[in-house]
Amino acid sequence: MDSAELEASSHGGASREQAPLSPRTALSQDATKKGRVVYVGHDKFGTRVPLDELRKLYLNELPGRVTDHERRTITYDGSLKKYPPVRLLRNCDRKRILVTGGAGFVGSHLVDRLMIMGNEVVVLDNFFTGRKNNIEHWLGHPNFELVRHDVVDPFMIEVDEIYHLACPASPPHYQYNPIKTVKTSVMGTINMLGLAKRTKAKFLLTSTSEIYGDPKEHPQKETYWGHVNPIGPRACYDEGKRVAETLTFAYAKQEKLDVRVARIFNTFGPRMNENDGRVVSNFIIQALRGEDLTVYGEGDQTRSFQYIHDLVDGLIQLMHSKAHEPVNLGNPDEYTIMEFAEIIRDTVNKEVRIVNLPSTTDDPQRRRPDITRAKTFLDWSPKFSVMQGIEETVEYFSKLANDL
Ligand SMILES: O=C(O)[C@H]1O[C@H](OP(=O)(O)OP(=O)(O)OC[C@H]2O[C@@H](n3ccc(=O)[nH]c3=O)[C@H](O)[C@@H]2O)[C@H](O)[C@@H](O)[C@@H]1O
Repeated sequence: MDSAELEASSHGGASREQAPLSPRTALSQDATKKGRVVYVGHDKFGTRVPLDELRKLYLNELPGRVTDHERRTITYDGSLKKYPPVRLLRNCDRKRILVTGGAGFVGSHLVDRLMIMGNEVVVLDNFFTGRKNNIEHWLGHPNFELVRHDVVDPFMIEVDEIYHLACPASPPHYQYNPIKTVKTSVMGTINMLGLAKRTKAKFLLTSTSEIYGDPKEHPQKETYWGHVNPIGPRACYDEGKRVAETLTFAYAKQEKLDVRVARIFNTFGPRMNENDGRVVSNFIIQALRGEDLTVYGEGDQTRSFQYIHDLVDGLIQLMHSKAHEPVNLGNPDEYTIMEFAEIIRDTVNKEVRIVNLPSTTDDPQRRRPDITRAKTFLDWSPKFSVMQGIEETVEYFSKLANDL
């Protein structure tokens, strides 16, 4: 890790997956606030940017926007825009990049970074779970275009790179309309691969750790084939993404497409939808509201949580890499859900109770990425400690608290 990326520290952020510490011990070290990340990105890819620059994009009120919480109105005074600075690139160096699902949680952070790098960015989103708010700071920028479009229908454009993210990702959202979820994964991916074929664009699919199902191998390596119930409530997403991977590699083989596949493990951060339903946002919002934290089942199932800026670094580095096989992107820091609930309670609101609700069907019992491949081929590993990520996310949701 580049020492300049961290404040003076005796231990390095999240690089402790091999350390024989219990999560509790490790967290109390995180809580000392040493080793905090102050820069993200990488000089090699032109993505290096001070964390504070990114924070302005989601923590500050936009100029020219006045929210009256009493009357529940929002007024735009017409002077919304002083755009964040973007890198000046020569025309021949500037890429035109398509981001499907670019108004969503992950997509919007990726868009921020691609814009700051100086690229032209086109966002496709049908706004099922994405929101214009997430990218409104770029609306009207000469390098930016937003198109309301559902990837289930074909789309024509000339682009150099495609980051294909579009798909609801939270279990309540993807289970809301399972047929549509399968269509989005399968037809959406066929359409975007077809576009990549016509334009000879590089193509990156965001797949998921859910393709490993309820894994029998732990931690999960990319070579593991998974353990998925093909007819369970999660199948629309798990199997949809498995077919999306199959399609991606079929196009690579048959049509010689230049493809990348990221298998993303549980990721959290600002701009998660407040009714997203996933565990990090649920617990933080419940704690801020003084409500019980809802643990599904006994809470002994585990997850490994990654902060959003680490994921975005990983996606951009993957696109620039020669890794033509799937690559896990996640933080190997593993917690039981009960431990995680206690962390959020202790950090946000010690008054709230933790309650157990019935467990959900086919909930994976253990999940932790093996990130050897990402380290080897991308020179990537997560820099953010879970605690720093939680603090930033709490700050974000606290600012939204009046609207929640
Ligand atoms: O990130 C991943 O690898 C994938 O996993 C997630 O699914 P899941 O891990 O089940 O994410 P959550 O809904 O956040 O649940 C995590 C754990 O917390 C539990 N949970 C969730 C919410 C809650 O209020 N309480 C609670 O105990 C769930 O039962 C589960 O065991 C999402 O489906 C995907 O976004 C993603 O592709």
